Amino acid sequence: MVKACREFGFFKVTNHGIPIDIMAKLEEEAVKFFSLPQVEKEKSGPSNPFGYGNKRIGPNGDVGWVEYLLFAVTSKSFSYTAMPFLQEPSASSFRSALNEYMSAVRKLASEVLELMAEGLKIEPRNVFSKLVMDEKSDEIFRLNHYPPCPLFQGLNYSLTGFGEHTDPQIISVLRSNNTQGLEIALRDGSWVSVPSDQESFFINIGDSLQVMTNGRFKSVRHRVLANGSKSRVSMIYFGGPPQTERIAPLPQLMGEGEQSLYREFTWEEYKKAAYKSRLADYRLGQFEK
Ligand SMILES: C=C1C[C@]23C[C@@]1(O)CC[C@H]2[C@@]12CC[C@H](O)[C@@](C)(C(=O)O1)[C@H]2[C@@H]3C(=O)O
Ligand SMILES: O=C(O)CCC(=O)C(=O)O
Ligand SMILES: [Fe+2]
Repeated sequence: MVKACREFGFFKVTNHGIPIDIMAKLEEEAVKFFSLPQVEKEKSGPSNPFGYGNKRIGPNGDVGWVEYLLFAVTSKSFSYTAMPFLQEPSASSFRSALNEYMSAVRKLASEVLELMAEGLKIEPRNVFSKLVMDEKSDEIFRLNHYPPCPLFQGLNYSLTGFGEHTDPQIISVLRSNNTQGLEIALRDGSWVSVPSDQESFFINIGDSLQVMTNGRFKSVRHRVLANGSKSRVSMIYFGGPPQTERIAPLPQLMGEGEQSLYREFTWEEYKKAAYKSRLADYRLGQFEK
């Protein structure tokens, strides 16, 4: 795992013990929502940043062939302020699918982060996981839908669904249906397509974990291509630390005389800077020494 985090910032988790039923239930609810008439979906939009978004990603002009629901999670509970339909009694099955999935995936993120600490031979074992498990941790959840692009129907073409970027948080846990499209960039800048696997989870190292490991772990650049034939549905958990948390290399990891590659900042500062940036920007650049 440590080797994958150093080399790619990305790996797949199998045999995780999370019943496929939990993923399937949430996928079913997501598909039901994205199949609603456009006017219905738009009652939960435009996303700012939370709620229903269509083609526009973030506040700075990025676009992609994607529609999505972006959820705020405060004190470990979903906030449905931006999504009136989810406050209705009729949405109870959607809400329980979200809660069940979120609890399972948060636990998985925490276990994976503990294995990373163990692999790096640092103590305490929960040095990373305690940040996402903290009552005040800053978590986000996202359901993405990449519909087949009608212009490309029957053709072997693809278009940008979600443009290249790194995730700003500590860790992201991604699960998709059986439609490919996710690509990751290798260290030499080449793009590799990730075969879809609806029973597994994919882990992305985020910018904050790159900083906490003083660049040992790499936050992975990734993107999604949409196509003309199959729709892709993905669900992503983004585990961030509490707003006030200082993001800096862990002293117990630093070698003798090793200097931090980054100047000091809090998660709140980094998030603010991220939301001022374009998707593809190298956001850590302005925090490098
Ligand atoms: C263009 C943007 C969308 C984004 C906020 C940002 O200004 C830059 C980071 C983007 C990203 C990527 C990972 C997650 O999908 C996300 C929710 C996040 O925290 O950072 C998105 C943001 C978004 O879609 O609002
Ligand atoms: O939808 C996907 O498969 C990945 C999307 C993504 O990278 C993101 O939402 O940050
Ligand atoms: Fe991402």
